[in-house]
Amino acid sequence: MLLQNEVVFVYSFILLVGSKGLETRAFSAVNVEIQNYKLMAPNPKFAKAYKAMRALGYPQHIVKPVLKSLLDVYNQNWQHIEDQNYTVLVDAILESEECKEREQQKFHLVDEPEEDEPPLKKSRLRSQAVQALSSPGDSSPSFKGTMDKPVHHVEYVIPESNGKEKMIESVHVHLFDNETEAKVLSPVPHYRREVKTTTPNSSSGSKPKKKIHVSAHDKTNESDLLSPGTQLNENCDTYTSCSIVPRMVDETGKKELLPDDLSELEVPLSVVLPGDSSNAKVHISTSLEVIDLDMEDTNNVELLTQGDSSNAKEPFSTSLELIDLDMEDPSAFSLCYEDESSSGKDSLPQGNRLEYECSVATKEENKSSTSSQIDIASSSSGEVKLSIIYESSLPSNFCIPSLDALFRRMEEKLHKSYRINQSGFSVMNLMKDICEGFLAVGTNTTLDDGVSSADAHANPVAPRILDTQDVLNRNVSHQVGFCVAPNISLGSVEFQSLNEAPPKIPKFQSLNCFNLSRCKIDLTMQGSFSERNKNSLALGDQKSSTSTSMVIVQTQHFSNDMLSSAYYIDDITRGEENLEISLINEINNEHQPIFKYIPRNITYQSAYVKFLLARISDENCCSNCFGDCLSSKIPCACAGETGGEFAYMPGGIVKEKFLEDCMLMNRSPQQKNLFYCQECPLERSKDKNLSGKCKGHLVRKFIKECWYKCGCIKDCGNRVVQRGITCKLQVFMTPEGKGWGLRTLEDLPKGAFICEYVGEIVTNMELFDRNSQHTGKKHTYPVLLDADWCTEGVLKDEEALCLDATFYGNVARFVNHRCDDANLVEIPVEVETPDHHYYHLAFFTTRKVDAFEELTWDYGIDFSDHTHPVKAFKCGCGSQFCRDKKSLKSVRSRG
Ligand SMILES: C[S@@+](CC[C@H](N)C(=O)[O-])C[C@H]1O[C@@H](n2cnc3c(N)ncnc32)[C@H](O)[C@@H]1O
Repeated sequence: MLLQNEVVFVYSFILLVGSKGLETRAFSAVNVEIQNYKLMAPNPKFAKAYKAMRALGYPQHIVKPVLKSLLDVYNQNWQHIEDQNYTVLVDAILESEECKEREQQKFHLVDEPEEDEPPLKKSRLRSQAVQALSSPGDSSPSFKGTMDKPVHHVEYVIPESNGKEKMIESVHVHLFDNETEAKVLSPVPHYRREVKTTTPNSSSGSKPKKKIHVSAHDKTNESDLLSPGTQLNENCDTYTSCSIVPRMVDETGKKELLPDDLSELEVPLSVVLPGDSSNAKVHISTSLEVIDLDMEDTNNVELLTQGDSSNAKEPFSTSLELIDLDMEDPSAFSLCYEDESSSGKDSLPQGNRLEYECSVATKEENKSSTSSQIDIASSSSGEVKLSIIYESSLPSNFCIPSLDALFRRMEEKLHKSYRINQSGFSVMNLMKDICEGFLAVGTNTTLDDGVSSADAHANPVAPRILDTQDVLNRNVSHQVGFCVAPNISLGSVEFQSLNEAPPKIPKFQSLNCFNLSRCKIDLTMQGSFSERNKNSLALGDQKSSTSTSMVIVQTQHFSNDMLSSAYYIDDITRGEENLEISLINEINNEHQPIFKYIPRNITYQSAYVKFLLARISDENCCSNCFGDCLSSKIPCACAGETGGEFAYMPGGIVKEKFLEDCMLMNRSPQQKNLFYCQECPLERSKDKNLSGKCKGHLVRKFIKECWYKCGCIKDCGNRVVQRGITCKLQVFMTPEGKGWGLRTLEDLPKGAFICEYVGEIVTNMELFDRNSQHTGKKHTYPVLLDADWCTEGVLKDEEALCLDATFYGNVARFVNHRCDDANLVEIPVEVETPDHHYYHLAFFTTRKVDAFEELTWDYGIDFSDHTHPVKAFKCGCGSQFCRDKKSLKSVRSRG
């Protein structure tokens, strides 16, 4: 099992006070915002291309040069490069990698990958080898090393009058080591840096700016200029601290540069403020901090330095730039400080640059021996964030609790253990008090200037946790309270305030799976504060808006090894579906199977599928309807197919009775309602001349949905399948050896629509030919559209259809089989044509399904039928009703 038996809880609480001055002081008295620096906005096409290539295992530094050459070749025309999902780029990378590999093989330095490795893996191996080779003595801090003693290689070079450079020192500096040892090793001051993030002000509406602060701590002076606490947000919680080693380079960006006489400069090195430079030294130990270092998006990055305000007369006007930010390796990057304006003895030589080489440690590496930690941070947007990180063993049966259960438990505990029995006491209020207290202490004020602490709670946010089911149905009108969002993205459950927001599908957190290394609970509180007294921390008057949001993120705990081996793709649909469907493999090296994602069925060649309005009679549509058919008292003609009653309830849930009937018809063999063709197209496809005896086909119940010829609205409740996937799904590698599988990332009620089985519409004959041509090749399990073969006598070949998702398909191609008690059932759905040769095959849940459960359906395989066009696999469904006797035997003999 990949889960490590450990969990870290982060409780964080943000109080937005909406008062800039207050917040600045709350952060740290010595902090001075020195400047905002925005990086040039990179071309988003690059980012997109890097992302696509990263999904294939190619890091940016490999892609970048290839992409640049391609752009040169194509005259900066992206279209050729973007075409067919960057095929040209992939080819070019492969070629370039092969070239490099050939070069390296000359020196016998690379282990040859196995010949039968898949190309992607092969090239990944290659690229790893290339990386390893290209930086044998790399001085950049290693991500893998422990944080106790990361070793940095620092060189000091002096430029000489002849233009050459002279190396004056080459040392290894042990960072984070004890001071004495570091001093012995190098006279160079060393710095500890904390990477911090704050949650951007979400109330502003505009895209929040990403900020980068760097906190430096001069250990030699023992002066701690760090702001109180560290708070990490989900974008960046891998990075908690890093080290920087200063070095100077000349304007060409070449090697380090130090003036001959080191003593002329302050040690640590100094930088100079503009204007009156005589008295304007600020040590490099100036506090810098990194906020919201979003490696995915260097757009809108702001660098802020925070200096000793006693020395700083005014903010730096010199530029700071983030250089060498290697997206693939956030463990090492550089910050460059360029002094443009200064002159004078103590300044950097004109035009020179001071570079900070930074390394970032992961939380993992930097774990202290203590089991919990409290961090407090505030931001320029007026938030106070309180984080309590608690590390403990994770029981194997741990699953994410609901927020109200957590609150109940906490309140019980506080009542029992601390005898807090005050009415009105709640965990929420406690958290709020802590944040207010933090601000109060930080601003040297008390709560007593006209506003009592009781007043502070006069307008409390009263959480009302809605039933998950309510939200699932998405039909409840939300007034006030929390919404327990059913949409879980990569392990997160989001609780959102719906105080003011209209009920809508809440925004998912876009967490990168690889950052999900801890269990985190964020309590975010926002409030407008009374302007009566800037120092007052009470919640504002009645008019002020308050909103509360909570986020629970359950994350799997990956070790570094696992992180590097996990394979993850954001969206296998490439934007074809309403929402992204990710794919993750934490089990083996298998990459995403090659197929083309299509959201709707498509005819391969001979299948007769014609949608003709003329074929839709009045009984087959509801042209006189308007509005939502489900809300009409008398069911319309479209309910005729289902006995004059709609199969759906509002919210797209299939009615219990209808669902149970469908399940029963599919399930137990005794109750199976089979019909037999006069001349079975399936048997005929096996042998065109000798038509074998029909083995029977299931009689199924159809759902008929309203469609274009109907008069109802697009949002009519009798249009479900045609609207596509609406629940959060993920393709994952199953640990039981069934290959890829599909799971839900959110709790689902019984009868919910999941997806339809989409593939190429092929005739039985075409399918048979395909299978015989591609023997031994891995095929997805095709489905027969045979639900109505009984009604029309002898079917022509082009009318006897199946869906094959092997080459073109949707997410349903990943749904594995489970004998009898699967949690999905397939129901034929008529949308475009009353002609049942062709219909949609839609999957609905047979019961309530929990988040992260694998979704399965019963393929209806007869494991003893060896003549079936698709060879049955050895079933590993694990069901107690498993019909595969061979598989059962092997399980028993193993047992
Ligand atoms: C429709 S695909 C499902 C996705 C597939 N697991 C994959 O990796 O692409 C059907 C194939 O999955 C595998 N499979 C599905 N259910 C299985 C089960 N219960 N036991 C073993 N293999 C299964 C079989 O190889 C089958 O041919």
